Amino acid sequence: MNPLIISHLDKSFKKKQVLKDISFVLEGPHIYGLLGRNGSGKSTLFNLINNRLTPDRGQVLLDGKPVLEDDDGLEQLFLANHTTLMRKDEKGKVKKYIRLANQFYPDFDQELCEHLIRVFDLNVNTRIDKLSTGYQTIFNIILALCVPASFIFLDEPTLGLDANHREIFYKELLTTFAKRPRTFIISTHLIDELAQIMDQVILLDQGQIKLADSVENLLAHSYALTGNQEDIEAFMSNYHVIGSERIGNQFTVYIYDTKELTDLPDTIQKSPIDLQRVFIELTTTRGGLDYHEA
Ligand SMILES: Nc1ncnc2c1ncn2[C@@H]1O[C@H](COP(=O)(O)OP(=O)(O)OP(=O)(O)O)[C@@H](O)[C@H]1O
Repeated sequence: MNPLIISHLDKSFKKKQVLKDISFVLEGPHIYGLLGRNGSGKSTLFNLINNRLTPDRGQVLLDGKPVLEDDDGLEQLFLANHTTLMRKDEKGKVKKYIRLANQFYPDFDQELCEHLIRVFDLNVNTRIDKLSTGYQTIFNIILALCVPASFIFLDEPTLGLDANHREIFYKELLTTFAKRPRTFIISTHLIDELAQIMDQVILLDQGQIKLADSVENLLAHSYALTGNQEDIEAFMSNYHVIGSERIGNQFTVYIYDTKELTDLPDTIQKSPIDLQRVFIELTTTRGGLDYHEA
């Protein structure tokens, strides 16, 4: 599978710059999590990559060619989101749109589609504009898992889904990923849940890529140091601190650094942190110690 190269994308709406010089590479097969706070530009980025919006600068390349100028390239990309699939003037039944997807994509996975309709208990005789929010999401998910694209973008695929349906989604995603490896790029705010599924993470912060790494690397290089404030402050200046916290007289700093931690004094305890904590610390501006380069 050739990588999809996102190169120097800029996007402004009127005078407001929403995405600034976005570059990264999507390799396959992987499950990427695109994480970012509200308004950080995730949906805009998905829309630019999938030709639903035009960038002010930059391009998206597959096999060395800009995908927007290449129909074969564009067919390798699929975006499921909440605004584009559900147009207000669409009034047919769910089964009509599934039939259309089947006609449009000769390699549409009809067997998987029928299985997903069953496990999600989607009534295909419901008019598409009458689906509940959760079932609109389910319909989007079903199409996304069944199309034969190589890069599948899911913009908040858990929106409106109850806990049972989210569990079904994660399970079915992993099953189809194992059977037919391809690349999924999933934006979500449910970091703890997606942490069990994704193997790569891209962090978007205020319109810029703050980090792109494997989940394994990110967690291996992130940890908390807890103890006496003076000892910690004397020790941590060599490391990349992403946040700090005081509870009573316990002082904690959060570190994200590829350098090995050496000569840790006995008065300081090191403990692992989870992806959600890394995300919060990397995307919070509280001033003070919060973010300094070693
Ligand atoms: N069509 C548009 N016209 C003007 N501004 C827009 C448009 N689309 C997005 N924006 C602005 O761009 C910024 C990024 O929005 P975007 O929806 O991409 O963020 P997001 O990370 O997906 O947010 P959320 O997590 O809240 O869904 C926001 O400030 C939003 O108001």
